[in-house]
Amino acid sequence: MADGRFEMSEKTTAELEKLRGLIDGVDQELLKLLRQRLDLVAQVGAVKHNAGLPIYAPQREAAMLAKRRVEAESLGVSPQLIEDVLRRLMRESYLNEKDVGFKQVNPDINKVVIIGGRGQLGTLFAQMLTLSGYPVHLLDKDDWDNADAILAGAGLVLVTVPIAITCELIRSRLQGLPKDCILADLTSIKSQPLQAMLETHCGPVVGLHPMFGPDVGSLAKQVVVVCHGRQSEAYAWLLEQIAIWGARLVEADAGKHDKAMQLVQAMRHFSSFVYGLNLCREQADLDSLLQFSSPIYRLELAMVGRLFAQSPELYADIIFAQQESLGAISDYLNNYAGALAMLKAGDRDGFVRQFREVAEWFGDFAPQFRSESRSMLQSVNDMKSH
Ligand SMILES: C=C(O[C@@H]1C=C(C(=O)O)C=C[C@H]1O)C(=O)O
Repeated sequence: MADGRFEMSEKTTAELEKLRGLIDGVDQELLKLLRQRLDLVAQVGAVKHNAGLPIYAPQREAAMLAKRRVEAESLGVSPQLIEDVLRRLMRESYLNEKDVGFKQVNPDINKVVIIGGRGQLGTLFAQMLTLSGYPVHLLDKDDWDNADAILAGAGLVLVTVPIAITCELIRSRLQGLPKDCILADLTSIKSQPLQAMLETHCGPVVGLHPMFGPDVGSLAKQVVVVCHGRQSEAYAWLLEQIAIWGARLVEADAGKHDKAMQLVQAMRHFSSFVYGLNLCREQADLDSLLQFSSPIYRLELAMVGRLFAQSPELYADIIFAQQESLGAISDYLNNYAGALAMLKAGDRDGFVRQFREVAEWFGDFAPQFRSESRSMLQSVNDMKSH
């Protein structure tokens, strides 16, 4: 009998079959235990839901992981193994949480209107708010004839339309909102939309930037940036609601946030775009690149490739959002050109010197990123089927 390309004796085959039978038995036991664990977590979920608590309990997780790691060591199991397994299981708990819904922090809100509610992020927020018991109404491109009726009596208006039209839409369409209505936006830049909201509406105003795409299965551990506008006590419930969904709120000054986005979004996405453009122009054979890929290259290709599975308009909006991003992108080009000149000049020592300089600047982050990426790379490798 052959196992793949290897020939085996009958004795080996028999021994393997016996052991594999035992392993199958253990895996089936594991499966039953997983079922049991999922059921218990679902019960915890129900208790928390009734008590209005978020399912995601970081302290309990940290304490549990620490204990299991110690127990693993004493059993001769690698602590990282049990941590990986438990983290994966906990992710499953967050996903299942949607089935029970979430506590409604403010039951007095009679109407939430999501402008751009049929877009991807709008759909996600509509879903989360609906799961939390809020009456959600959508106001999309084709609904403006009914806008007055839809907006009447709204307690929260959430703007999530393309960046390029956000400010103009706020200024031209949202003048007559009820005084106590909260006006919030989800745009990925914050200064201008916040200013437009403050100028147009005299009630509570807050700028939000969810730092994730619409394809996240759950908001647990995701980050939402909060830029305060006006009357923060009036929208405190909304922030609490988002925290109950599991997200971490990070308060930021709008200008500082926008500056960070020039690097985090505009420059980053633009260089991914150019990376893809270059592969395309070079007519790279992606199949064989993948065949030859190391895990980090595969991860990088995934990061770049996933861009092109999404909407060009969305990325154009993000990249073109701020005039100032041109500075960050031009600096990148200059640094690239400088490094290329060094390469052309054969200045190996110069390269090593600069490498050290950058490493020093990264400081403790460099080893932190190395160990974070190690487990990501291992998962990437696990995903391969051959
Ligand atoms: C099950 C709980 O809820 C969540 C899920 C956990 C898990 O799957 O072990 C642990 C902590 C919480 O994030 C709990 O609080 O015990």
